[in-house]
Amino acid sequence: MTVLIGYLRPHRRTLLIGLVLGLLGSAAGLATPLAAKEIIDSLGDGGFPGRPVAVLVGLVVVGTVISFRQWMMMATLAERIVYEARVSVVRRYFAARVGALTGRPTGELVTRATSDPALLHDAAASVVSLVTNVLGFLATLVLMAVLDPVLLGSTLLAVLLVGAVMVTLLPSIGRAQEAAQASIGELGGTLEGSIRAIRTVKASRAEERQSGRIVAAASEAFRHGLHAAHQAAKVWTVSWTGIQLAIIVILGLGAWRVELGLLEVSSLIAFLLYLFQLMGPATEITQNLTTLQAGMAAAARLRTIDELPTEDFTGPPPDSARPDAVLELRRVTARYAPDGPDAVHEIDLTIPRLGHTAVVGPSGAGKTTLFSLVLRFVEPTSGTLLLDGVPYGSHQVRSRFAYVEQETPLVPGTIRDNLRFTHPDATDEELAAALAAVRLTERVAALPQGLDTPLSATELSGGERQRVALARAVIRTPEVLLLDEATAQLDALTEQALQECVRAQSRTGAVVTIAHRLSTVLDADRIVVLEAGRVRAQGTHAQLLETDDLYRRLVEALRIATPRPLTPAR
Ligand SMILES: Nc1ncnc2c1ncn2[C@@H]1O[C@H](COP(=O)(O)OP(=O)(O)OP(=O)(O)O)[C@@H](O)[C@H]1O
Repeated sequence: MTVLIGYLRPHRRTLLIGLVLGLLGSAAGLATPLAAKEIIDSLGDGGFPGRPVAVLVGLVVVGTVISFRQWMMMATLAERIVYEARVSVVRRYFAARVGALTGRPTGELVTRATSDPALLHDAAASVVSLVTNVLGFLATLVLMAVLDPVLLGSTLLAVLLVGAVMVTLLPSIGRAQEAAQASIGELGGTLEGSIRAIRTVKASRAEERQSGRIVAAASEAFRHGLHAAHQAAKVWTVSWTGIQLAIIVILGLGAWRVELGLLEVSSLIAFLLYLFQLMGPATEITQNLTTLQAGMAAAARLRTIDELPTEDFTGPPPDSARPDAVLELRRVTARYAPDGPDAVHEIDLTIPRLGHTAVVGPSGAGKTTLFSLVLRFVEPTSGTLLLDGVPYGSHQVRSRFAYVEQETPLVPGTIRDNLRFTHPDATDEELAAALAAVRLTERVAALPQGLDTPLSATELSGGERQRVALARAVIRTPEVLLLDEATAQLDALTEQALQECVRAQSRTGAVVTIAHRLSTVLDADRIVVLEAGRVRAQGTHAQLLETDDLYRRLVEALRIATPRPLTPAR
């Protein structure tokens, strides 16, 4: 509840106005049976009861206008709260540390931004509605007591019965709704992952298995949803029946009391009108409480997003001293889990301002972790990273790097959107130069919409997509180009285009590649060999071939993968 209140607090003024309007609307509603009683009482006097009828019509009109205003206000507020929750989730995602996001299924994160805020919608309106309804309910009871305390006694019995059922069933509705949403989150996670890997799923003939897993989550959601709906149906039925029974009892009891002369007919009618009015708040309170349960569960899940650790955006930018090394790592250690093993251990490494450094090492040696450290996706547990000789911690320095990921390096949108992703103000000339650098000019020109071709619409090959990603990275020569090479085989043209582009970059800036191809190591000015999170050796290809066993074995493996001579290319 406190979490939900957190979302409502900024709107307390609107909520208060909504509450006041709600109470005024209820007051108008409450006065109508009394006006009706007055009309009935004046029936014997002869003539048309003009004044009481006018009062009654006035009350109806005022009540309607107030209720309409209140409805509009609350509906707007509910939409606004959903919008704000979505905005806050989305902003939080992009401010969060990479590890905090990659540790959770993407589909689940998407559910947090799409369906959970929608549940806050009704909960927000329910809070006001609940207060007005409870107050309206109590006020109706008071007025009924004024009319006839005996009849009220039997009404209260029905109210107590309904109350007891609600107290028993409502918590389990909340739990079931929470479980249903959790299953929907799981469904989203598995579905997203499976669609992403749809080729593998089909090639492995795992369609049935995967859809089975997703359907299992869907049926869990169904089961919990059904449970919640059934419980809600019970609550509603009991509330309705309770009130219906009360009406019958009161009608009988009331008629008897009228007979005995203890009650006026007009009071009995007014009392019955109140009883009918009581049904409104009673059922609405039931509805409000069930909606609130769902809203509170959603708010609690949304709160977990607020707890995602964010990146530290503070810290001084590096000053303009320009030592020979653009990047330096001093005894840098990092691990992914606080009590886990070191992913890299006391790495000492210097990246010169110009030239091409290739990083090689067996799987799990820490190559990706090294890039993640440099880009501050991962924070070191000890040691220092220096840019231009100055320790850096701010993400602002990312503007000085360009990074080409190994997998999914393109973002949704057109080719132009992708090329301009890092520099939205890049000119058409710059785009053309970058495309030329990766030898994509003709390919893109041949597309019907050219640069404006949506990437989803084109079947660019894996190699071409890699080249678009590289073109994006070299739009404005970055100081440090970090390139995680694709492990997949590339066609000769792509390989040559990439190689030439990297070579050109290394003449004006630093290029660091995680090398998966023989041509890359042959082309590099220096090579760093990582093993089990440590720098094992550094040197040129020729030096390392002479001195390092592991390097010889790695190169041999690369040579088998890409048959090329073992001589440097330049
Ligand atoms: N997100 C993560 N959570 C926990 N441990 C991780 C994570 N990413 C990497 N590791 C661990 O850190 C170590 C270094 O991994 P890293 O991915 O940096 O190696 P790599 O050299 O890039 O391997 P590969 O060539 O297979 O991509 C490995 O032991 C790996 O299991």
